[in-house]
Amino acid sequence: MSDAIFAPLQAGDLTLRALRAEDAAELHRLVNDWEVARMLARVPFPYSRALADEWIASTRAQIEAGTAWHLAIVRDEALVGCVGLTTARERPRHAELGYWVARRHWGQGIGPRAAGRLARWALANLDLDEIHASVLEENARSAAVLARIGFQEDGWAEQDFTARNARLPVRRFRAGRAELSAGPEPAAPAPAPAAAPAGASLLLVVACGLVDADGRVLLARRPEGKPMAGLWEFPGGKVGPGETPEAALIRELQEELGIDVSAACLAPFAFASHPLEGRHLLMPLYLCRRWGGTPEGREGQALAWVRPNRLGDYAMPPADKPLVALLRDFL
Ligand SMILES: Nc1nc2c([nH]c(=O)n2[C@H]2C[C@H](O)[C@@H](COP(=O)(O)OP(=O)(O)OP(=O)(O)O)O2)c(=O)[nH]1
Repeated sequence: MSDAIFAPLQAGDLTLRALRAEDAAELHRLVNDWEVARMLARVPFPYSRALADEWIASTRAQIEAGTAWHLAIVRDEALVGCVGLTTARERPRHAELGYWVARRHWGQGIGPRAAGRLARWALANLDLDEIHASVLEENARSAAVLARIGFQEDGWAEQDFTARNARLPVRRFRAGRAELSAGPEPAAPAPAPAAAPAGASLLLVVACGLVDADGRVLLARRPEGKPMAGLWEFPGGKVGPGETPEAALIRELQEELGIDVSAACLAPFAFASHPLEGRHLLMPLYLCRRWGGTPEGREGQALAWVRPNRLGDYAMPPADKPLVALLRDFL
């Protein structure tokens, strides 16, 4: 079996990839360990070899169905644990994160690196706003991992633990974009999203609604590693010192999408004005119907051509909401 169903993710010296049938023997050996199984809600103990085969097949089916991503954590070609994310069927745009690391690899920072990478990848690439996780009350090690990634504790619950045949208290954690998209090392508390203080400096960003011959508008997905990763936006970027808005937009459209636009084809349309991370965003939006070349995500960002009446289906930064309404009416 190949990894065609999932492009592996790197997290330092760790690789996160789809589980393969040939991982079953090693997976069985590592998870059939009371010290590992007793902390995991859904893992039975003893864990049968046949279950490893079934579990791996089911994880591959889930990835293909887009419902869950349970991945092998691999270092130097060896399986060292698993990390997984399951979308919540009853709560749209929410998912649940879990992981385990084989006992002999404990204390090496594998949990935070693997779980942090999968969580950040998921927010940037899946249609999610929040990730949740549960940790058995006595599992302080796992709670520390979540805190290190940026998760915040938000209450208690009870969960059935198969290996213990008992219902036990768990600590609940959550994280959204503000907590997770900053980068691999969290720590810095998320800035308050409240209104910018009086006199907050202006952030001038210029953006463009590219409109094709069918009246569809191009949206680009903010990539992993940037603030608000995973949200869809109008292509554009910050106006540099000494740049005019039009020159900045022409530069950004070339850098991000590889297209050539002339100033004469940029029609001023509307603007957004919104507090943003302690500053105040002022964002002129231009419309453009003529350009040279074919837009492609030069920085690895996903692109979508969207009919105006479907723009509401795409999660966008809060500043963009009024622009979406204006565009829908205009186009
Ligand atoms: N391009 C764009 N940016 C938006 C939109 N809505 C919105 O709030 N923003 C915000 C997100 C960012 O904080 C800021 C744009 O900054 P950016 O970091 O993406 O710009 P850039 O391309 O110059 O990136 P960089 O070189 O600084 O990484 O404006 C939008 O529709 N399009």
